[in-house]
Amino acid sequence: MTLYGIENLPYGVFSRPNEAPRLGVRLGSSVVDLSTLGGLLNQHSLNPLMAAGRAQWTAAREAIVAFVAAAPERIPLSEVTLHLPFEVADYTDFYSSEHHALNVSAILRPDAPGLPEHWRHLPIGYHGRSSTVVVSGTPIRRPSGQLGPGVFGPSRRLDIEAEVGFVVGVPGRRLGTADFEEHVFGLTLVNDWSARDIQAWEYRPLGPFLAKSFATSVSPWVVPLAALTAVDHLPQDPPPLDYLQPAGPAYDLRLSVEWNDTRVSRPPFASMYWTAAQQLAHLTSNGASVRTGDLFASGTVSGPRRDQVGSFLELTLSGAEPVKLSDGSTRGFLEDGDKVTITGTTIGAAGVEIGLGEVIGTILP
Ligand SMILES: O=C(O)/C=C/C(=O)CC(=O)CC(=O)O
Ligand SMILES: [Ca+2]
Ligand SMILES: [Mg+2]
Repeated sequence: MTLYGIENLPYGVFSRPNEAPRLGVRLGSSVVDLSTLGGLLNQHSLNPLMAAGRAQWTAAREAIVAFVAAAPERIPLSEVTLHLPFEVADYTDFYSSEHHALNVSAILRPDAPGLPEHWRHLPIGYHGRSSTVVVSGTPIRRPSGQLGPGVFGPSRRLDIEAEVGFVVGVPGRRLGTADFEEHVFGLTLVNDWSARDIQAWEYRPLGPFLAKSFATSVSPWVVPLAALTAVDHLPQDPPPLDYLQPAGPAYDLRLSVEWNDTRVSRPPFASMYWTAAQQLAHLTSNGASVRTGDLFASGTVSGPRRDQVGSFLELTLSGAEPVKLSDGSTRGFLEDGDKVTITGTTIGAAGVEIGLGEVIGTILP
């Protein structure tokens, strides 16, 4: 059974040789061209549709389902180039996995492990660099930077972070958690590449800067919220302030991380502490605006078990316990030529398993 049947239909932007990019939906291992549907679907990016709001999203999806049911031409994915599906406006990255926060703290701050005092009071985040968000398949050049006092050179501790990104459609400010489904169009898988040696030296007290700004990869597919099923969120203690309540939908997304051809982890999104609705409410709570194309990522998705973590820092305990790949080689951090593939599935709104796309990157020296 396909993960990309008519129940799913994630949106992407594709082109054939010598043709302009256009909108499509994924069907199996093909893409269906939406341009003949006209209007908001005859575009070179998702932004106009995303800006149009939920009534238009629903109408577009109904039109697409009817179109796909009539057996339109299917263009094999092998014949197209996939592009960034939307123009990325601002990019924010949260830190909402308690397991990740505890693991990273123990590794980077063994003198002061544990959650920061404010962690359960607000969804911690930082603003990233939208101009270096790239589509899956774009090679990732190993970053250089300061690695310590007097040392500048290529990162030796290049890592991944498996995350889920939420894409804003309708602009707004001071949004409540209940506004989430009116403003957020859908989700996409994210790899927040991270240079741990640059990070460890630079990050105090302002947080990640050049350690993560060189590249962030996203899946070419945006899964509309309409394709997903909401589940209950985890209990939150202490009770969040009013502006972070009700928590809003959680999603039981099951991620998978492959290092070259070896699956090394299955991060469970249901284990995230803060919901995307709370992240959006917090992000706009001071009067800051969000606009069409804003991307806010969940933070690294790590579950309680070692085979559920979303970074190699955690998987290998910062290289101290290398992981063995299927070709017999071992790894602590990424080597040149390594390829990382993040995929995901969930039980969708129609009650069947659907795919969440994939985000792939290969490391160049
Ligand atoms: O705990 C730290 O100092 C740093 C943590 C991260 O690097 C994580 C970050 O980018 C946010 C996240 O993905 O959860
Ligand atoms: Ca991150
Ligand atoms: Mg990044």
